Amino acid sequence: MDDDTLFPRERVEIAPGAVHLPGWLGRERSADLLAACRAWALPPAGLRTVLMPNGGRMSVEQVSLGWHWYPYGYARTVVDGDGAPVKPFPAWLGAWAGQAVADAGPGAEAAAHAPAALPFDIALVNFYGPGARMGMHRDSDERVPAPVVSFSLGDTCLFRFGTPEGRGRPWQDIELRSGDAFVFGGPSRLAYHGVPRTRPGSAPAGLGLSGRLNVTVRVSGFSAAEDGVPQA
Ligand SMILES: O=C(O)CCC(=O)C(=O)O
Ligand SMILES: [Fe+2]
Repeated sequence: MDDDTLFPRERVEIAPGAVHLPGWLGRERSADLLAACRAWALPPAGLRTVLMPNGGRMSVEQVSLGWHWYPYGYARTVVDGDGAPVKPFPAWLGAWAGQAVADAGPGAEAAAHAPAALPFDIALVNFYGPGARMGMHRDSDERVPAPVVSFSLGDTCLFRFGTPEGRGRPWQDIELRSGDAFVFGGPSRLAYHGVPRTRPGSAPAGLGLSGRLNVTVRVSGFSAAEDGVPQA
């Protein structure tokens, strides 16, 4: 069901600085983002699965934009894949993320975050096929506490949002549906979160995506002159 336009669900702050913006993308931006994801997925520096230091492989497939994320750091090239230069981060995606942060309200902007004007410059595109999931983790490889903005397309997922203190309870489970934005900043910037499951087949019929895409937009805090800096 596509309830984005007829019955908009309400903006909900599920934790201080963590705001769910249902249907934020709308139809047009959803279609545009999906088309962009299809182009980003192509090699070189295309969709790949990530080998974790413990020998396991992530069940999601990933593409980075701006800086290439690998466990655990950022590089200019796909150091754990085909070695190609990372694809550029498009300015329009940063503009969307900035708008979503503004719509999320003041709680999502880190009060102590300076310099506040650093632009969004990196994104992680995650593709969830049937059975893919993402364990509880923190987005802690960035250098500044600017908010993270996530956009969802396709299948609905269960999104688990905990606290910065640990990967266990308490947490809140919410549904992220196609077109939703989720912003976490301020006191929730380093909260543990994960995707225990998706609901295969739940994508809106009109979108033309089988599976789930999530695009997570962030501020790296790196300068353009840097190259391949593993983060502490
Ligand atoms: O797929 C999602 O909604 C979350 C993705 C995520 O947490 C990440 O890429 O760090
Ligand atoms: Fe994350």
